[in-house]
Amino acid sequence: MSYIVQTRNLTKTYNGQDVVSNVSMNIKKGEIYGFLGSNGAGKSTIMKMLLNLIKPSHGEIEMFGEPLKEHSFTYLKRIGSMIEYPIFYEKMTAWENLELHCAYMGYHNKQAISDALESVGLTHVSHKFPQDFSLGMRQRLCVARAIITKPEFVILDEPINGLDPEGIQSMRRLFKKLNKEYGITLFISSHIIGEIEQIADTISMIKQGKLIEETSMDSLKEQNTEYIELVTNDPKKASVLLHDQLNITNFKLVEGQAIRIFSTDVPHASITKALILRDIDIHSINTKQTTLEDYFIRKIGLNKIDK
Ligand SMILES: Nc1ncnc2c1ncn2[C@@H]1O[C@H](COP(=O)(O)OP(=O)(O)OP(=O)(O)O)[C@@H](O)[C@H]1O
Repeated sequence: MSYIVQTRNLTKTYNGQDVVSNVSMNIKKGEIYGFLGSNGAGKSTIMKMLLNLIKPSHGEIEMFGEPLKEHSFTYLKRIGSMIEYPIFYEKMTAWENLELHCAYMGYHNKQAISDALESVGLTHVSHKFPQDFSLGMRQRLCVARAIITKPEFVILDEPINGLDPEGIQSMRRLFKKLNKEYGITLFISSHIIGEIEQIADTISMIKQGKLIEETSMDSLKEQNTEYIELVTNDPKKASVLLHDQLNITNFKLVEGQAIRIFSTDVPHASITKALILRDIDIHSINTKQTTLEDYFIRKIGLNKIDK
């Protein structure tokens, strides 16, 4: 397995407090890695450490298989990034900002400027100044700058902030295209579950500076099971009956109230009939599904927004 990024026990301490604490993460070459966490969880701090903008307090970082040192900078040519607020030369046009970026990067390709502007939907305003752009337009220009040189690795911190629903859709399409057609590895942070869920191959979650999960999207999806939820006046008696009379074994009692039965092929009618015959009152019986959103909310208390 080839990795673009590996960190080991990465820690950043400010004023005696760990804002990033012992984070060990692994970003594989060729994947879209989604990085979920609430505001202030430590996402930007980690991204800045990967870009050598700030120094870790402890721990190690490997970028492209090489240990990152205080004076490592050449690897930055292989990366496009957008961290926190988009900053531009406000008195230069959008086109000129991108042209200047290409010059810095030693990338001389005028066609790439038109292509990048087109891919983020800013061709019609290429002659305008960023100071006259909305937040969403600035975000788009910033993404254009991050991808213009078709780097091997792109780091995007909350890239859909300020975008309208249409902008969000087209950004998602762009990320998938960059990944599939150009083989670019993407590291995208967000506090919006839906944004990550739809595009990530691997997902990790950070809470108060600690990485609490790093797993493939496929294995997460497998955990989203259907179940029958049964609420009665006597859950204990109902449990015994399910087990002894209906031979159902894969169920559990949730919060002492509801019973979750993890075999949805049992007809509701046979459950209700058996319970009624034993004088158990049924308050409700429904087939439900756990979603990724439920899972994340349970894990880190994320907001339910923008599916
Ligand atoms: N230079 C600094 N000095 C002191 N504390 C800092 C500094 N930079 C960040 N922090 C603190 O570190 C914590 C993590 O901040 P960070 O910006 O990494 O979070 P985040 O997950 O990116 O949040 P957001 O989604 O709001 O951008 C926050 O509590 C923040 O106040």
